Amino acid sequence: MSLLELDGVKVHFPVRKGVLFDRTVGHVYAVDGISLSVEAGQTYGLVGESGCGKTTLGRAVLRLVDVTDGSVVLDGTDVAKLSEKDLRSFRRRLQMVFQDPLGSLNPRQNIESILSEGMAAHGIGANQDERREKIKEILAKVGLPGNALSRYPHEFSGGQRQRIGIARALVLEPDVIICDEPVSALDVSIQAQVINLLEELQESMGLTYLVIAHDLAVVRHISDVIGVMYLGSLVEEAPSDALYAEPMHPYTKALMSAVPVPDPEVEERRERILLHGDLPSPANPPAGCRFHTRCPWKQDTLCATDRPALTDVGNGHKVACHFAREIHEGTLVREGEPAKVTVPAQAEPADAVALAKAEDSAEAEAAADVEAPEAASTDDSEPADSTAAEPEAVQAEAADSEADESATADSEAAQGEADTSEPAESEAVKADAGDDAAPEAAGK
Ligand SMILES: Nc1ncnc2c1ncn2[C@@H]1O[C@H](COP(=O)(O)OP(=O)(O)OP(=O)(O)O)[C@@H](O)[C@H]1O
Repeated sequence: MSLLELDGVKVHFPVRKGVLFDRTVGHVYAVDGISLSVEAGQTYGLVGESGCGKTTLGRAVLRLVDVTDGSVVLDGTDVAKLSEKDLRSFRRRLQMVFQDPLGSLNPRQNIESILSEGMAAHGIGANQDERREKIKEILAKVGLPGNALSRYPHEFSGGQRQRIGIARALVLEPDVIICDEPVSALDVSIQAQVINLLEELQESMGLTYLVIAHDLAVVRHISDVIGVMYLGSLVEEAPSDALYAEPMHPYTKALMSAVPVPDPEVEERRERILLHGDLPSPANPPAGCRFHTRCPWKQDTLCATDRPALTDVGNGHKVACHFAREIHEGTLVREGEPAKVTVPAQAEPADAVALAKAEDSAEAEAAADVEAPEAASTDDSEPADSTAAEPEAVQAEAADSEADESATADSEAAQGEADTSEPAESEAVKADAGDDAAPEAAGK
């Protein structure tokens, strides 16, 4: 059994209207049936664009919002069924690192006070001296000096404040740490240091993480398994390497295609998949597959009517798409993609032109027999295909360029993510060599 198991978790927020009579007129389907497992000592990365329900899911795991349906089980205990009293002591086992480190730290408390508050509440350490020793130990682990104890949050840099946030979670010795966008509020150069720190702490302390991010590059570096979320549900889940090597869901493919590649030649050839339109409202999600309104592979059957289940297609790679296999095998052509022509491109137009001319000429037979016996012996569809292929390709190109313009907003958004994420990835490697947080802190 996994350490943390979510089964069919739904969080629906009621939409209320009326002044005198408060009535529910609908629901925001923020999380709509998510099942996932996080193994002890591993990291589950949850990615998706803003508004897809990532934070709500994290809050549901901590029972900071009520689950409408489904279960959250930590080490055999259903979190939703705990009484208020049991929940209080249970919360120690599930801790959260927040996106905004400054906003999550009380500016009036010094670091010792911030960190020891939770410890005292949960009965960790017999007295303040013991707690102080433990805090010093944890501060050293997160790369902050012992003298940080008497200082206040505003005296630290953004990266250091996030280290304090991590230390605050660690002093409570949790089973699972939920990191909600742990680096998105930090400078790109600092992001890698914090990700590396999380990784080092996991190795040395055997921690288990659920990392929530909108940025694929952030979770890639740290995750064992990645789940891709779209409009309240998972559309794809796979071991990290498999997901990056072979994304199978159209949404994941589109997200990946927006990530720039550092090699200029590969970057030149890189195929972009542009999504049209905005994320639909979670208060009024589309019927059938939630992604079908933006999917470049949308089909006339199933997509608009049947909601696809997350299905294992082998080796733990799960996809929620009716046509995942066909898309993967390339038998389904994407909207705007040139049709695949299997006949050699060079010979084809020449033969086709010769045959077209020959229609009105007595040379037709001779041309077919002598110059191109093979072309003449093939059926009529071949020249027809070949003449059609050219204009189709041109049209597709034109359509692509139009799409480039019309979907600028989409691509810009996706590229914006990628732009900030790509350096983070490369920095992640650099930052392995050393960490500047401690000197920064010491210097203050
Ligand atoms: N308390 C609430 N009442 C009503 N709707 C809510 C509430 N909390 C969140 N939502 C809605 O649920 C949807 C999912 O929100 P959530 O914050 O979980 O998304 P997210 O993927 O974490 O986005 P972001 O990265 O921008 O925080 C959004 O449409 C949001 O407006």
